[in-house]
This record gives sequence, C-alpha cells and structure tokens, in this order.
Amino acid sequence: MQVSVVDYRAADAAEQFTRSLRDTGFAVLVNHPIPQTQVEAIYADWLAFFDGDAKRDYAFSVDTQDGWFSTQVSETAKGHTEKDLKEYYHVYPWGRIPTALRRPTLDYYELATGLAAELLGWVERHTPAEVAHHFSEPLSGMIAESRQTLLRVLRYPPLTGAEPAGALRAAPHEDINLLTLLPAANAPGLQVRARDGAWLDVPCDFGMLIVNIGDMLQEASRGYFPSTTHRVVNPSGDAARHSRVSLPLFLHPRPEVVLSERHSAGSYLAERLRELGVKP
Ligand SMILES: O=C(O)CCC(=O)C(=O)O
Ligand SMILES: [Fe+2]
Repeated sequence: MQVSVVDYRAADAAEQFTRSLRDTGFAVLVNHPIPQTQVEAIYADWLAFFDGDAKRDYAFSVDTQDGWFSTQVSETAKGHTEKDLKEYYHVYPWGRIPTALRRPTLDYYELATGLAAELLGWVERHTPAEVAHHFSEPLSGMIAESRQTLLRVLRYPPLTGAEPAGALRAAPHEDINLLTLLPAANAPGLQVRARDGAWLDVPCDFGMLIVNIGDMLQEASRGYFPSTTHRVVNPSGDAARHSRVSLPLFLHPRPEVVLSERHSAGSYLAERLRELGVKP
C-alpha cells in the first residue's frame, strides 16, 4: 500500500488524488494553495495559547463542542481504555475563539474549507456512477452552508515519562467526517494502517498537505472510499521533550444530510461523540 504524493498543479491531479484515496484512504498534496508561512504562524500562536493560562477560560461546551479540551477530558479512541496524550481546541466560526487568534484562525478556516470543497469536487468527479448513485445529493451540496465543519488545533505535550502504559499521542482511530485536511505537523508521528496490518509513516515533510477519508464518506459511498485507521505514535529521545502541533480540518455535512439508510450526518455524529466520551 502506498499513499501517493500528488502535485496539486499536475494535469491529472484530481484523478491521481482520488485513486490514492480509494486505494489507501489517504493522499498527500504538494504545491497546494495553502501557504506554509500561514500554517507556521498558526502553530506558533496556538502553541503560546496552550502554554498559557487563558485556555482555562475557554473550557469546551458539552452542548456545542467548541472550545478547549484539556488533557484530562481528551478523547478515548473507540475500543481503547487510555485517554490520548493531547489537548485541543475546537474552532467553529460561530463558536468562541480567543480574540488575538480570531482573525488568523478564521482566515485559515476559510482558505482550508474552500480547498476542501474543491478536493471534494475532485472526488465527486472521479467517483464511478454506480457508487455516486447512492449519494442522496451531490457531495458538494452536502457541505453547502454547513456550520459543522470543524478546525481542531491539537497540541501533544512533551512526554514526562509518567504517561500511563500504552497511552499514545493519538490511539488508532478513524475520522468521523467526510474528508480531513491536515497540514504536516511540526513533528512526525502520524501513521496509517495498511490492509496487512502494518503501520506505515504518512509522508509529512513540512509543507505537505495530508488528506484522508472519514467514516461519513465511507458510509455514503457504501465502502468504496475507505476510512482508514491512523494513529500518532509517541516520540523518543530528544523529540519527546517537544510539543507536537497539528491542525486537522474536518469537513462535515449539514446535520440533516442523509448518508445511508442507517444514518443522517447528525445521528451519526451524535453516536460517535458518545463513543468518544465527549458527549453524553
Ligand atoms: O495530529 C495528527 O497528525 C493527526 C490527528 C488526528 O488524526 C485527529 O485528530 O483525528
Ligand atoms: Fe484522525
């Protein structure tokens, strides 16, 4: 299994990109329109936020799911017992955002959401008709006017050595949403599970943009596009003394969008948040 690195500007980029998603659940883009300087500035600004105390004023709302999730409330991946070694902040344009971070973060949200919509269009164009006929509406329509698309700013703290045995920065999991856009983090660690069970490093040179399929697209495509299991492993040596920052954008449909006979986007999300232990 090979996650392809695709040049966004190549004539057949959409086709190569969709093929990699179909084969592996992942694709990596280079020469894409998100400036690396913008990503680096967000990493630096948010790292300072996580290092400070103001985050305590932004504890997440159970009801709306925006705000800061501490390491104590962090997710426990489905089927796991230890919490992930991470803290994170959920940004929605309608939610609470620390004032100084508001403008740059929303600028990034807009840019990344626009690119995500274009990439979803690529996927749509290269979906075989016999699969696309299951879609209750075009994929581009599913996200139109959606208030659910989520920008998660993640901070994996330095390791102290006192972590519970078996706890990982991010335990193996699948994403819930349609498509995830993830600029390469400031440190390695992301791995994807191949069909034979082996863990493969996802290419993550600084500047690359990683894209992966989430469960909602797997559900809507009746399994044609696989939502692949991935994880973030703990670093060793000197790297363990440093934080890792990453910035996934989870592209979500409007809640009333029908994914399959079993699920609307809203019912599916509610079920998954209960399983993660972040919503009753
Ligand atoms: O931090 C990363 O590289 C991946 C994060 C991730 O998979 C997630 O938050 O769903
Ligand atoms: Fe993930």
